[in-house]
Amino acid sequence: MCIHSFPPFLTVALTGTPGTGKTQVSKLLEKDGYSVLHLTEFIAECNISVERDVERDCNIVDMDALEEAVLSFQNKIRGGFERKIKEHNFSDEAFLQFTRDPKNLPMLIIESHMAHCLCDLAVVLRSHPTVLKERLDARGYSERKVHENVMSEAIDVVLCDCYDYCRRVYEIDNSSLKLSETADCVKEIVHALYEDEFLKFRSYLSKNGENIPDLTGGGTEPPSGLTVVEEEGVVIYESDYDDAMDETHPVLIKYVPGKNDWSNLVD
Ligand SMILES: Nc1ncnc2c1ncn2[C@@H]1O[C@H](COP(=O)(O)OP(=O)(O)O)[C@@H](O)[C@H]1O
Repeated sequence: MCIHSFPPFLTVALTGTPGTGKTQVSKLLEKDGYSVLHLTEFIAECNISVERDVERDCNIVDMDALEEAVLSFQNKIRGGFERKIKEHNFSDEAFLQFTRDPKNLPMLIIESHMAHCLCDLAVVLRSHPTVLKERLDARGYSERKVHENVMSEAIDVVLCDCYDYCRRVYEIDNSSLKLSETADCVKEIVHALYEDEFLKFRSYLSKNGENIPDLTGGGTEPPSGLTVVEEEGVVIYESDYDDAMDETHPVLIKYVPGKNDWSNLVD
């Protein structure tokens, strides 16, 4: 169990069927200073147990061990941000301005086709099945593996999983975008998402009275009813805050380049 501090620290999944561009896009984000966790490398570094499914040509990971390791990594990154924020004496406006620099955005982006099992916010990369087939063929995957992934993209398997696991899901179809354009879409989303979560949380705190944290103290304890529990590595907003989030937010938001009006997400 952990107390959620204010300002919020967000963990966001960058997910999608293999071949939709998670690795390449996340490398561009990392180059710009965003905090990114590449789950495949992380699993190897942490020696998390992996069984090989030879028939389906894929790995089966010990999810309990993975969740524990991710949680501890996430807390380390979160601590770094909290220390950085405490060094300043921010107004809300100045703080949001500060977070527009990717290095200062209190967020960990987890890149993997199963990252959405570890997060409650997700950005899903999508590619048209024919585009995806070309990319996977070029990787030299077996016919069976290409078919399984292309079918799973066609019937929205990852998107449906996100819908089950996450409270907000953003979908980007990159079939006709360049890699850098896909990265730009993700950047636009994560900043809008952070500002919205910050303002939403702030407005909820203000409505609910006593003990309103300010930004100067860093991890000030939130008022009662605002604890956030982490169950099996998944961060869950408890009780009425969770309800308040659900009431006003659509769960699934399709990204349309240049067309989304993020301001209507905020009360
Ligand atoms: N708009 C795009 N967005 C993401 N990837 C793209 C795009 N256009 C082409 N690609 C290519 O698709 C491939 C995706 O591979 P990768 O990033 O490894 O996918 P994943 O990590 O999802 O398996 C890369 O070769 C990348 O250059």
